Amino acid sequence: SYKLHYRSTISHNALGKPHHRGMAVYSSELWDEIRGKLSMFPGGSVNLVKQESGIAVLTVNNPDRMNAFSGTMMLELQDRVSQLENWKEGKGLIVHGAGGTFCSGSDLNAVRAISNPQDGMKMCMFMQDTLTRLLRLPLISVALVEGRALGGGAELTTACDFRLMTPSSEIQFVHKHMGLVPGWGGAARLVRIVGSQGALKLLAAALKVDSALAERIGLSDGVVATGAGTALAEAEHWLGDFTRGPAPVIQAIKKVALSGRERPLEDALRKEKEVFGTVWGGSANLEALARKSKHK
Ligand SMILES: CC[C@H](C(=O)O)C(=O)SCCNC(=O)CCNC(=O)[C@H](O)C(C)(C)COP(=O)(O)OP(=O)(O)OC[C@H]1O[C@@H](n2cnc3c(N)ncnc32)[C@H](O)[C@@H]1OP(=O)(O)O
Repeated sequence: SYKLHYRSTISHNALGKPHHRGMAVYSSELWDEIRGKLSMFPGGSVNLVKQESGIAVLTVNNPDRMNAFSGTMMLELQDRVSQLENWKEGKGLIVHGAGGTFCSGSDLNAVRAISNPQDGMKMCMFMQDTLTRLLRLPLISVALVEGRALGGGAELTTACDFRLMTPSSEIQFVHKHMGLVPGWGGAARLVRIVGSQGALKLLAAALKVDSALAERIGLSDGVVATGAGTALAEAEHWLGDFTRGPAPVIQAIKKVALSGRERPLEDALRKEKEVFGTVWGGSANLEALARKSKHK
């Protein structure tokens, strides 16, 4: 059955606890069938520009449908994440939507066509896997929310390390109104961002979260000005404070923060030691020692 297949794809350690296979959650052997299904629902695109600054811009581009995710966009997102996993010079990532709005979740036309439980489960696992890999990239990521982030779009914002909003933008987990709960990993990540009480309130009331409320509860990390190109430029400037420095050091910082967020303490300490070993005595470290740096 589908459920048995699902269980057999998660590997377990000697204590029977699940552990991660690389950066993915599920085995990629699962994807052939769902990729075929998703390819039947075309429209829009997911564009990636890797800049020399080490900051990449990922654009969810389907403005005629408020940047809803068609089937082919889900496939493209997975491909873009794979490209970013292999970007050695990368340090930061901005995820935003085309045409002044963020993303209105799944394309409801595709959703209607795959509303049976089997397809729904497969789409859920596919997007959980892709968004988990997005969050686990060794890049410091920020979702720039202009306009609306609804349903799966709200979930996408939680797959970034940070969120920036404009004064009029809104994030809303509308799933309850759709008779659903988040299925792209958004509930699990939201709890880690705003706590379980906060997440319960946002999900159970399907609250429209404006930029002021989002900042108060820790969902947003700042507000940028609206305007064609302005918000993106401000987001790049904001992210630049965190990505200044050599790529190996920035990537190492993301890796230790990520393992602290995701792993039990002893496991995270071991990971920190491993990552520490990659920068200790490295060129940035030796140059800093030679400079006799003072941190006044
Ligand atoms: C796990 C994730 C979850 C799932 O997959 O189960 C989901 O994400 S479910 C999807 C949740 N999202 C929605 O339900 C969005 C519904 N749409 C709206 O609420 C509004 O369209 C809104 C607020 C996004 C924008 O409203 P506004 O008045 O500014 O514009 P329009 O309504 O005229 O929208 C323009 C145009 O876009 C189409 N549209 C918007 N969102 C979607 C969508 N998610 N899927 C397909 N199409 C979408 C809308 O129908 C309009 O097209 P038109 O041909 O003019 O009717």
